[in-house]
Amino acid sequence: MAAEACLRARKFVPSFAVPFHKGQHGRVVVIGGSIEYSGAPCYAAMAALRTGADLAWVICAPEAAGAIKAFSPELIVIPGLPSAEENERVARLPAARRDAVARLAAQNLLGLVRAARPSAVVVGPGLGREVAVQAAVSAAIEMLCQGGEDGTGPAVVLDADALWAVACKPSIVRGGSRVVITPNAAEAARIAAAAAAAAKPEAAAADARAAAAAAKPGPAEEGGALGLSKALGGGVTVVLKGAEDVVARAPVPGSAAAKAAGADGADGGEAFAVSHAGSPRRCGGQGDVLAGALGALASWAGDDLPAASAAACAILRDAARSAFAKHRRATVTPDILSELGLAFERVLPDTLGVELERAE
Ligand SMILES: NC(=O)C1=CN([C@@H]2O[C@H](COP(=O)(O)OP(=O)(O)OC[C@H]3O[C@@H](n4cnc5c(N)ncnc54)[C@H](O)[C@@H]3O)[C@@H](O)[C@H]2O)[C@@H](O)CC1
Ligand SMILES: Nc1ncnc2c1ncn2[C@@H]1O[C@H](COP(=O)(O)OP(=O)(O)OP(=O)(O)O)[C@@H](O)[C@H]1O
Repeated sequence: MAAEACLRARKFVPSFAVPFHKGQHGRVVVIGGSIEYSGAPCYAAMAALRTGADLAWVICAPEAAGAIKAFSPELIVIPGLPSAEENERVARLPAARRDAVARLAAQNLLGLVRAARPSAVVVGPGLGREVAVQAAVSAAIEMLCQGGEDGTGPAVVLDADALWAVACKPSIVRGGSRVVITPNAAEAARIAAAAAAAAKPEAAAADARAAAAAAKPGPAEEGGALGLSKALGGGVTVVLKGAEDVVARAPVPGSAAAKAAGADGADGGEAFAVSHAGSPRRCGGQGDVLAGALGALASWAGDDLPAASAAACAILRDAARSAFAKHRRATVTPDILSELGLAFERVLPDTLGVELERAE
């Protein structure tokens, strides 16, 4: 099934045979980066570029902007998230006032996102869990997942600390048909527990947060990636990362896909494992590379986000394996970024569209 999904992905990868202008092969915005974590958004944005997107933005905390700009001149850096000072101020506000401030910050953030005219938005790498940042990003995710006024908004990839926002309020992704979440085992357990708590009659917002905080990786995500997509209301593509990555999308109840599946007596949806050989080394940042590569592929995929996810997982794993073969225990994430181009061609061959002269 993963192989079949990669075949689907080969069909939507844009070719270099046809003339195009800067931006047409993808404009990816990464929302993340804080004083603690400046590497994660760089890895995600560089992965989007190395996968073939033309332009990449990082919208980050003001304190992280200098470090992110210094990482690479390729990145367009906008210090558009709440500052440390703003986080301290908002943390002291009463809850109702905090919500109003969050809505304003989310509108501001979405203004910056829209100005980039993105094909995909990757939210979460290095974002952190400060109260003002989480409140603003949670509200922004909710608006992005609705797909914009005409329903033709960018693809949305939620990773790392954006998944904390989903665990605090699972309903923010409800109805999002062009949304992918990329949890590791711990993040999947939190979201599964929160979604189950939120589904109980008369559940309060705090119940989901408490269930998420208490969740441990293990039995909580036993329903697997398909169960998680279903628990989130269907439509959302889930990439459950691990020794093998599981990609799944449950149909939205009442949709044509759900009715067609129901007629066969099946629950419907799609679920498959990507077990392409990866690296035995688990250096931090591989999840960020996956999220960024997925941002580029999702830009081209239309509705077929399971195919984009399968291709992104296989490419990341292939690149990590190549980097490990060269650098062994010294492998770090920038080594994996350098391998993405050739890994792409091994996973999705014959997608360049132009003949290259062979180097002797
Ligand atoms: N250089 C950087 O700036 C980096 C920043 N990062 C950022 O760090 C922040 C926190 O990310 P974390 O991933 O630590 O999130 P969490 O704080 O939620 O930690 C996840 C935990 O789950 C554990 N885990 C993962 N897979 C597991 C499995 N199969 N079974 C059991 N436990 C498992 C991990 O060891 C980790 O301790 C994010 O903003 C992230 O983007 C990381 O991406 C790493 C690199
Ligand atoms: N045991 C493993 N063997 C091979 N590849 C793995 C293994 N675990 C994870 N991976 C690969 O690494 C990618 C990142 O998964 P990981 O669980 O490290 O995410 P993460 O914790 O979010 O990463 P990070 O915080 O470092 O960005 C996965 O998509 C998967 O392809």
